[in-house]
Order: sequence, then structure tokens, then C-alpha cells
Amino acid sequence: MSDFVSLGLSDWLVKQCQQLGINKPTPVQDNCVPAILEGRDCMGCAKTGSGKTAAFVLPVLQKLSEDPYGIFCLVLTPTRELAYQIAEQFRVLGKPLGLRDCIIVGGMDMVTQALELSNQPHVVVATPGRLADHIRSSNTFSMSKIKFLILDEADRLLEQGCTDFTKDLEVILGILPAKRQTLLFSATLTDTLQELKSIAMNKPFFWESKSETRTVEELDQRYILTPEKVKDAYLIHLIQKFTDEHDDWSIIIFTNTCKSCQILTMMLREFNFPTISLHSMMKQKQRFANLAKFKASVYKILIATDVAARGLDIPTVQVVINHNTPGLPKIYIHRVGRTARAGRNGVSITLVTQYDIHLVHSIEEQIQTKLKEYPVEEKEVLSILTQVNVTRRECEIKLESTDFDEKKEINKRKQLILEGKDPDLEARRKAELEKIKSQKKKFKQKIQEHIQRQKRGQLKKKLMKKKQMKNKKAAQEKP
Ligand SMILES: Nc1ncnc2c1ncn2[C@@H]1O[C@H](COP(=O)(O)OP(=O)(O)OP(=O)(O)O)[C@@H](O)[C@H]1O
Repeated sequence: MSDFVSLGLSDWLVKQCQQLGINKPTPVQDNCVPAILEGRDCMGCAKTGSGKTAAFVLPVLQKLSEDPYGIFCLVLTPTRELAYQIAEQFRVLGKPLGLRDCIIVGGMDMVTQALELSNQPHVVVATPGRLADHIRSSNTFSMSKIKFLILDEADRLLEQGCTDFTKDLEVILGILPAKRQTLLFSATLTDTLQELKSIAMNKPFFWESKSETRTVEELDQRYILTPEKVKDAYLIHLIQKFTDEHDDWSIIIFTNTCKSCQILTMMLREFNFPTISLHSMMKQKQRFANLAKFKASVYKILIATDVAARGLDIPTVQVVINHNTPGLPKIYIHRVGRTARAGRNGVSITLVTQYDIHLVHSIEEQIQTKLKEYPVEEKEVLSILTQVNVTRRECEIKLESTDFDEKKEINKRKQLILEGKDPDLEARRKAELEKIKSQKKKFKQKIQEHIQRQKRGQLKKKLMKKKQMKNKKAAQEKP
């Protein structure tokens, strides 16, 4: 493996890396940095925690130092927290350059952001929705001269999931120059390679870490098979165990909905565990504050939805618990990748109910690794079961007495308005669709019943006929 100087980086940048303890390039840096410095588009697919951020930050800073101007580079990323983390890497590594960066994400003041954009920062790190809003609403900045477009977590940005970025990306790509370098990075790029290739047009340099497995060797991947009703008791038991056994530990627990995130946080607090949450129904400032407290180990347990599944780099996280089994292997890969980063060890434990076993099989097939069962003293779990379930019920009642569901409804309406839709019209449409769906279901049921009746009738007739034939035959055979 080479060193950073031989990759083509200047001494000041190498020194800056050394100050951060980055002494030797990781394979993704070793391979992608020279290609980017050569001026090529690049697609880099490497495991979680393998240093992909520095693989694009370093060559961009090198090129920026040779010809500094603003706006030089645009980085797009799917979550707001990740945007801050990437901007911080640029800021720290680019300090000797006097780098000016600007973060454009939702949930923060738009006017301040517009002012910052008009000040020609060198690097803009943004989530697509908010940047597209700025483009639609103002002409006080230009991105027509940018040299680099970077899509971090590129597959997430381009997939059509629950948050669909494609329309916003179209708006953004519309103001960028055709002549630019486009860099795409993710731990799960290969899943959506074809769509990605159309974004990086100039015969991109493609690099993928060669490994049979898709998760890191340092990660001990476990599962616990549990009935749905005992899941929380297992969770409390596991946390108690880690608390008893380790002084210096941090845990991220992933769950599938904001509500579940909220209830679990309340529950764990009832059991006196230092817990904090992160989900999309929280105010942005609260999200940042909670993440900062978790990073500083003020709180040792973070309960999060998949908004925290990608990219977050928190070295103290030793354990990831999946309270629900992820429906997609790539979500599993990113979630468990929040631990065992940059060569450290880590454990992931996935709680699996009997209905999720097929999901575990497809995860194992994708990551080419078998999850091992995590040994648990079942007696100990059962001894706290009633207490845990009563506490959950109490927390659910407490949450119902707040305006949590109402807020959810308001957020949904806000989102629809932002998408240019009329919430009332959408609600009517949804109700109409539900009605049609239920009518279709009833109709289908009726047809099924009719077919069944017909079949039964035919069978009955057949049997009758058979019986008649038999009787006739018997009568004929009688002497
Ligand atoms: N060459 C290096 N040597 C040692 N540590 C490094 C090196 N490059 C990066 N790191 C550190 O490794 C950690 C993980 O890096 P990074 O966040 O870029 O991972 P990633 O590959 O983007 O992961 P993910 O897929 O989860 O986003 C960071 O704390 C970073 O400072």
C-alpha cells in the first residue's frame, strides 16, 4: 500500500491528515484518489467505515488549492446529519486553505442559507430537497462553474424510496455544468449500478473492494429468535448485560417507525438507561443536539430510525441492535455498519421474530455471512417480561395523551404542501382509493366464494353420479 504523497497529494494535506491520525491510505483511498486527481469521474464502492469520505475530500481539496474559487464543489447526501459530518471533514482537512463551506439542509433557516450561498463558498454540502428549494426560489448564486459534483450514499439518492429525491436531483443537475467531475460513493453502490452509470457520464473509474463478504470482518453478527411479545424484554436484558459488563460503551438501537422510536426511548428511560432518540419527527435543532450529546457520550444509548442508518461515524459505538429485522439487506448493511468502523471491533444483534426468518435468509445471502445465534439466559428474560410489557403499555398510554399522532398528521400535510399537492384533495383521493381497493377485495372474495360453491356443486354432482352408477351396477349384478 502506498502513502498519501505517492498518491499525488501535497505536503500540507498529508500533514493535515497526520494530525487526524490518518497516516496510510485505506484501499478505497489508495485506488480512487489518483483517478480523481487525473480528472476522471469515479464510482467507489467500499465497506462501511472504510474511509470513503476522505477518498473524495482529499482530491477535491488538492484541486481546490491549485485553483481556488467558489462554488467549486457540491456534495449531495441523503440526511441532514450526514451533511454536517461531511462538511466537518472538509473544514478540518481544508483548514490551512481557509476553506469556506456552506451547509444547505432542511429544518434550518432558509434566509441565512441563501446569504451563505451568495457569498460563494468553496464547498456546498446539501440535502437535495432544500438545495432544490433554493434553486427554485432565488437567483443569488450560481453553480454553473462547479468542478466537482459528489453523490455520497449515491444509491440512496437515486433510488425511489419513501423519500424520493429524483425530482430535486433533476432541478439541481439542471443548473450544473456538463463539464464537471462526478464522484459517486457508497457501501452498496453495486445494487443500483446501472442507474448510477447514467449520472457519471464520462466513462467513470469504477472501484469496488474485493471481498466475498459485504460487511467487515471485525463485526460479530448475531441474532436472537424471539416471539414479538418478548422482544422488548430481550432488549432490556441485553442493555442491562452490556451496562454491567462494559464501562465505556455506546449502543445504537434501530427501529422501524418514529412512534416506536419514541416509545422505546420512554421505556428505556423508565428503566433508568441513559437514552436519547433520533427520528424525522423531531425538530432539526433537537436532532442535532441529541446526536451531539450521544457523540459526547453524555447519553450512551441512541434509539433511531433509519435516518441514522447511513454514514454516521461515531467511533464509540460498540453495539448495534436491530429492534426490527430490516426488510432490505442493504439497510441491514448500513445499520450494522455504524459499529466496527476503521478497523475497530463491534457487535450487531438482530431481534428476529418467526415472521422475519425469510428476511434473515436474504440478508445472509447478500452479505455472504451466516448470522450466529446470540446466547441468552431465557430464564432471566422471562423474569422481567411482565414488568417490561406493563411499562410498554404505560408508555403507549402516555404517548397517546400527547399530540404525537396529531403532529405526524400535520407533518404529512406539510410534506404534501411542499410537494405542491393539496392535502385535503390527497386525503379524499386516498379514501377513494381505499374504497375502490376494499370493493375490489369484496368482489374478489365473492368470485372466490362463487367458484368454491361451483366446485363444491360439481363435486357433489360427480359423487351423486358415481353413487347412482354404483347402485345401478349393483342392481344389474343382482341375480
Ligand atoms: N486512511 C485512514 N486511516 C485511518 N483512519 C481513517 C482513514 N481514512 C478515514 N479514516 C477514519 O475512518 C472513519 C470512517 O471513515 P468514513 O466515515 O469516511 O467511512 P465510510 O467509508 O464513508 O463509511 P460509511 O459507508 O458508513 O459512510 C472516520 O473516523 C475517518 O476519520
